[in-house]
Amino acid sequence: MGVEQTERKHLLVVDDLTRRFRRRGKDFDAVSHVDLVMDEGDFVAIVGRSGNGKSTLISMIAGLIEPTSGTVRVDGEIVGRMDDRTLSRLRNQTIGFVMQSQTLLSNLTVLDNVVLPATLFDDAAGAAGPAAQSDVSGGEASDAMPEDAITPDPLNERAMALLERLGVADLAGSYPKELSGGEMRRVSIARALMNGPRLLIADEPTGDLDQESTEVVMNLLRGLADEGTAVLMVTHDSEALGYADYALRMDAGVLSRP
Ligand SMILES: Nc1ncnc2c1ncn2[C@@H]1O[C@H](COP(=O)(O)OP(=O)(O)OP(=O)(O)O)[C@@H](O)[C@H]1O
Repeated sequence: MGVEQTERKHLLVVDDLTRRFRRRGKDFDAVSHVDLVMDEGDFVAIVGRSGNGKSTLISMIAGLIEPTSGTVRVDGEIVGRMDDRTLSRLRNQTIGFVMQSQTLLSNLTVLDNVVLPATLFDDAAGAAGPAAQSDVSGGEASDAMPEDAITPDPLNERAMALLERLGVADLAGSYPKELSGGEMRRVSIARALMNGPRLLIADEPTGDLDQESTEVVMNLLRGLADEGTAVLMVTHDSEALGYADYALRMDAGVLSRP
C-alpha cells in the first residue's frame, strides 16, 4: 500500500499489521498482515468467530498492544513511535475505546467516571472531534438560562447529556457495582464519547444489551458516524451489523471483505 501517499488523507491507516503470539511453544499470528483504511464518517464492523484476532487488532489500533510488524497511523502519526505522553493524549482525545470487559473505576460514581477523561489533560475538554461539537442532548433545544442561575459545570452537563442519550442518566450518582452489565456498557460508551473522539473503537458495544437498548446505542453510533466520527465496531450481533456501512470478516487473523 502506498502509505506515504495516503497518510495525510486518511484518519486511520493500518498497513501490513501482524501480531505474533507464542502458545505451547509454537508461534502463531493472531493478526496477520492486516490492511485497513478509515476516513471520518466511516462506520465499519468487524465480524468473526471467537479467537480469530479481532480484539488483538483493535487493541493494536488503540496503541494498547504493540505490533510484531506493520504500522498503525492515526492522523498521519505512527502510533508505535509515539512517546508515552503523546500516546496517552491520542488515546484520551482522538480515540474513544469501548472495551469488551468492564473498565469503570469502582470508587467513582457513574457521572465522575464519564467526566474523568475530560479532566486528564488540560485541553481535553476542548477536543476537536465532531462528537465533541455535536449536540449530545439528542436534538432537544435547551431553555435559555435565567441571568441569576448558577453557571452549570459544562463537563457535568456534557456527561449528563451523554448519559441521557444512552438512557442511563438516572444512574449518574450510582457506583459501578450497583449496575447491570448492560448499564455498565452504556456508561462505558458515554465515557468513550466524553472527549468527542474522531475515531471510536467499540468491542461488542451491544453485548449484554436488550433489543431496545441495542437500538438506542446503535442509533447513537450511526448518528455520530453521520456527523463525521469514524466508528470501528467488533460485533457478533446481526442487528448491530445493519447499522454499519459494511462488514469485514476476521478469520484466523486475516481481515477480508466477505
Ligand atoms: N497475550 C497472548 N498470548 C498468547 N495468545 C494470545 C494472547 N492474547 C490473545 N491470544 C490468542 O490470540 C488469538 C486471538 O485472540 P483475540 O482476543 O484477538 O480474539 P477475538 O477474535 O477478539 O476473540 P473474541 O471474539 O472471543 O473476543 C486467540 O487464539 C487468543 O487465545
